[in-house]
Amino acid sequence: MAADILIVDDEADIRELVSGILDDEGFGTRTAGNSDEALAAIQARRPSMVFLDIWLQGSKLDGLQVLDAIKQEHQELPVVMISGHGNIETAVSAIRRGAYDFIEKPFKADRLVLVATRAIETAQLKREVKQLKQSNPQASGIVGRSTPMNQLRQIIEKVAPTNSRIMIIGPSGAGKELTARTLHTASERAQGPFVVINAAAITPEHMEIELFGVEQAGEGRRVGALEEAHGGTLFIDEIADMPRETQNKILRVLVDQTFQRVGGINKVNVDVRIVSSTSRNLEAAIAAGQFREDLYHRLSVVPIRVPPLAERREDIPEMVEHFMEQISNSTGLPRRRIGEDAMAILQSHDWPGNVRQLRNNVERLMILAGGDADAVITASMLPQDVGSMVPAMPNGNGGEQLMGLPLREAREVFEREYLVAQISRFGGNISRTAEFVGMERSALHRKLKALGIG
Ligand SMILES: Nc1ncnc2c1ncn2[C@@H]1O[C@H](COP(=O)(O)OP(=O)(O)OP(=O)(O)O)[C@@H](O)[C@H]1O
Repeated sequence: MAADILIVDDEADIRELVSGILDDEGFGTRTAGNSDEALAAIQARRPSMVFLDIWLQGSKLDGLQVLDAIKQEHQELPVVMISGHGNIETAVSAIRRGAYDFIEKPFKADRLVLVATRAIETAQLKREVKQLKQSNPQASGIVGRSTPMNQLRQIIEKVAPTNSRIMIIGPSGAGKELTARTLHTASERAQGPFVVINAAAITPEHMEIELFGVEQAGEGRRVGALEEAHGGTLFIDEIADMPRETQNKILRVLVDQTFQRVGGINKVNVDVRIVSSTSRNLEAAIAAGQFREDLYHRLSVVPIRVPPLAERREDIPEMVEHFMEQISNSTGLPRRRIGEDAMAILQSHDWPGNVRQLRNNVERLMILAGGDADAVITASMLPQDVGSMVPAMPNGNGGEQLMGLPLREAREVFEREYLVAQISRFGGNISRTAEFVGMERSALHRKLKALGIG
């Protein structure tokens, strides 16, 4: 994505010179000849950075006043002052008022390009640091070598560069946001912002302000998520919860890539890739009249499914290792070794809260395990709800039903659950299951047949 640079100078020659140099370097440019035009251009769409003449002769506001107006609304927008010889002091005071840097006329093309590149890079780094602070520190990559995870990585690789809209479908905590982030990072928009808006967490009354921003007398102006995401990706989490009214407006944005801020009259032009997600069945929401079918088709050009953790249990040991390392790095807690019995239980649990729940449990284990850091974590140290209760069923359910059966039947129920869980844990591989449970492969086959499995 080309950056969008606004050049503000009263001298047409300078405007042309600066934009010509920057255009040649692949930047996108817009120009303004006075303060009104400059503020209108920023108002039309927030640029990536601004080159601003200090004097700005014949304008309502001089350069420093324009700088103040910009900084009031767009704290993070880098502004580089263009200063004439002899007003270096003013340029220095501009830096104190929030300008990123200044260039002195006459300037060399190299210096101009260098300053622009640095200003944009710095703004991008600031944004990334902010995002890292906001987001989970673990959003660094998709872990897992199971078939579903390999397929997920393949599809991400394929669709990331295409710019098409993606709908990510999967239960809560399964990794939908991580998938969206990975998509963004692998796309040509990776240098642009990745903005998240959660439709389930915002009240319907606030939804439009969050999405489109606002410009109302009294309320001031605020940039919304769509504008924030210009040149990058907007991830709309739990899209099914978006109010009907907002759905209509989003549809219009998708059709003509422009929108109006709440209370505003001007059109804002944006270039944003929208990735949305849902944990609900959108077809049912459409059938119930809660979700617009035409919007669904526009948003879901490529649907991607992120399966529940229970469908990829063989990834659990690698995930546990990964989370332990992350948690250890961020908290200083020592990494622990998980015994085979504890891992078996972790792998056979159903994990209704998916990867997030697994991670939380790893963290809890590391905090509560106590004792000797070299001691192995055993099944009895697992939290009760993960199935350390005896006699528990390998699928994580309580063992109450076993208690109501005579031994022979209870053993059968247990064997069935145990073997189903072990087979699933080894990704359906009977040889590995047989080896682990300590049976001959043929004996295991006979046993499975007798129990009616497979
Ligand atoms: N395959 C994976 N490898 C490593 N970490 C993962 C993986 N999947 C999910 N996670 C981690 O699990 C947590 C939950 O994932 P994420 O927030 O992406 O889920 P989600 O589906 O968007 O959840 P929700 O629907 O509740 O918003 C995050 O900390 C994420 O980094």
